[in-house]
Amino acid sequence: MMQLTITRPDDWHLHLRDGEALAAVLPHTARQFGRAIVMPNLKPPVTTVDQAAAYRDRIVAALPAGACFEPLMTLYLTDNTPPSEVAKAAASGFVKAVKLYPAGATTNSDAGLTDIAKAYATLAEMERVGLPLLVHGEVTDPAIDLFDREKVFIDTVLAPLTQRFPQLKVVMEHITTQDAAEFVASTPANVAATITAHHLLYNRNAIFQGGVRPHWYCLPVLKRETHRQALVAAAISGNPKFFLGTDSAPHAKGAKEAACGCAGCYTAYAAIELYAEAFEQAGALGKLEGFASHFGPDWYGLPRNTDRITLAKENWTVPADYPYLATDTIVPLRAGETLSWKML
Ligand SMILES: NC(=O)N[C@@H](CC(=O)O)C(=O)O
Ligand SMILES: [Zn+2]
Ligand SMILES: [Zn+2]
Repeated sequence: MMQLTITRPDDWHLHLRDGEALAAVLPHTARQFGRAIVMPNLKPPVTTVDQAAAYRDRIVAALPAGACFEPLMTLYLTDNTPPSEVAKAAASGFVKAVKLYPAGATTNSDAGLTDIAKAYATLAEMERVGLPLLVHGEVTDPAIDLFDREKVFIDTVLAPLTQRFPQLKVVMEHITTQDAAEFVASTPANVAATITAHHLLYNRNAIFQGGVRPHWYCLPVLKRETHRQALVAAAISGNPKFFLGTDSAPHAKGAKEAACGCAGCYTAYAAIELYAEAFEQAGALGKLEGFASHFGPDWYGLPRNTDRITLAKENWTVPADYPYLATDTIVPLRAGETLSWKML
């Protein structure tokens, strides 16, 4: 049987939620990854170092016995995040970044930034202390076509931001377009990007295959095939500015299969397998380890993991759902379909 052994990967963009949802999804991530950057878009959001410490404690308490997994925490940037909180975050040792959600751009982003200028003093402090800014890169103007919102964000917000704060460490999260891949590639080393497995595997046709497929709906929404190909090219390029971030975003089955379904794909149950499939399809399995296990920690200035994981080329059928809440299950991306890689 064909096998692939790589340094244990990390997930540089993950939603773990809280309470019973956290307990349900955390074992999936903790089995595969050594660390994960945990998104702060809880209700209410994680805006202070004290809240991040408490959330971190709840995550650690929810870990399965014997798990060796380190949650890397983030703060949710609001119009009122003071520069003093940045200094506190940098000193904490466990807060690794600050997350910018444009207000209203995605799930639980109501408390997000209404105007980038409101954060200038805070961003200046982040640039000074070297605390990275993670960005959900979409404008929210309803007049802008949904499929153009990432490009318009780059042109109107991100490019000017990197000019104003040239030393600021920035990760453009879950990039979905050729424009984003080209922009990130054109910037200095302090600007990087994460790419999800689903944006490497699918284009927007997947959302409409034979009918509306809510489990393929996420934000930023899947784009056309040319963009998917550009993302694959970036992921397999060996350029260390591009690294793994699943954006696994759990929502209960009833919240997805609804008249107004939530955005987010649940991929944590087989994250590394989905990436392996994408890299294999591109004829670039040999590039998976750098993307999944080396470039992320290198960029964050953290040590690489020292243990390894092994994947086997082996077909298995994804369950129709997994336990999630007492009242509802969660439907994984690819439910009922066959995956061809399996982590041992
Ligand atoms: N990606 C998504 O579609 N949803 C994420 C939020 C986000 O990462 O934008 C979520 O929290 O559900
Ligand atoms: Zn996002
Ligand atoms: Zn996300």
